[in-house]
Amino acid sequence: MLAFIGGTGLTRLEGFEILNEKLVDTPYGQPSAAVLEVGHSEHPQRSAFFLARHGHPHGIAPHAVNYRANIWALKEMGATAVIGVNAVGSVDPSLHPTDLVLPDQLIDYTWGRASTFSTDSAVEHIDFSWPYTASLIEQIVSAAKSSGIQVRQGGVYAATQGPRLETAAEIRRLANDGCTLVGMTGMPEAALAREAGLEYASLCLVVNPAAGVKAEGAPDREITMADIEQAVLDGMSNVRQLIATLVGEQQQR
Ligand SMILES: CSC[C@H]1O[C@H](OP(=O)(O)O)[C@H](O)[C@@H]1O
Ligand code: HPA
Repeated sequence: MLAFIGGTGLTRLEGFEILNEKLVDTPYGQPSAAVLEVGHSEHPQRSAFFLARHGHPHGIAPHAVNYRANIWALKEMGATAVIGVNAVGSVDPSLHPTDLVLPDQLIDYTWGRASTFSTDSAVEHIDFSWPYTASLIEQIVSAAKSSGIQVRQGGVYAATQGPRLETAAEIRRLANDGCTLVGMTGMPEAALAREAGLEYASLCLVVNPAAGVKAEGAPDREITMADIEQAVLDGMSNVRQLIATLVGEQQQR
């Protein structure tokens, strides 16, 4: 069954009915919130799992998220594939707030996070050449087509430590590294999903041009939470619609 991890601006799936709710205890402690099983009136035979990455209400900073507990809890509930929803800044200046992007690569700049299920006595070196599951990306692309929603396929997600936003020089470095998107939660979530044997993809909603990135001729502006909140408000309805379609297009239970 599909699972969605909601991020900034997606702590609940409005329009969905909560069919079941479970606070899962894991060997790594408590996940960010209860795992919800949700259904949509348009697709009564289908359901999916939903977990709010930053808690409900939003209260857990990106560096403090218990990523291991979140992935463990979804796996234990029976999820086989996870779509992480991520608000991101655009490093690529051709991207704009409210654009949806499906990255196919990532670079991890985070540090000090509990980032593996491996232990000293049981180490697993997973292949992570392609961190996102191609077939799951195709499923999202197909759902976007049938919903009439535009998504850009491909991109490199830079996972930074946060919670502060980056300096303009840091973003220039990310651009030189080949990154096109920047966020603070994409890792270790993606790697843990791979270790747990779960398919994983990231659905990114651009909510701001990253520090120092601006459209040609536009004035240099600070990044404000008001602008980000507006982009979340404007863009999240497409994300919800896409999720409803994905739930409907899943294999029958
Ligand atoms: C200024 S918003 C930053 C916040 O939003 C993103 O979270 P998520 O990926 O969970 O949507 C970003 O990573 C930061 O945590
Ligand atoms: O500009 C950003 N940087 C890092 N994370 C983010 N999440 C949303 N916007 C940003």
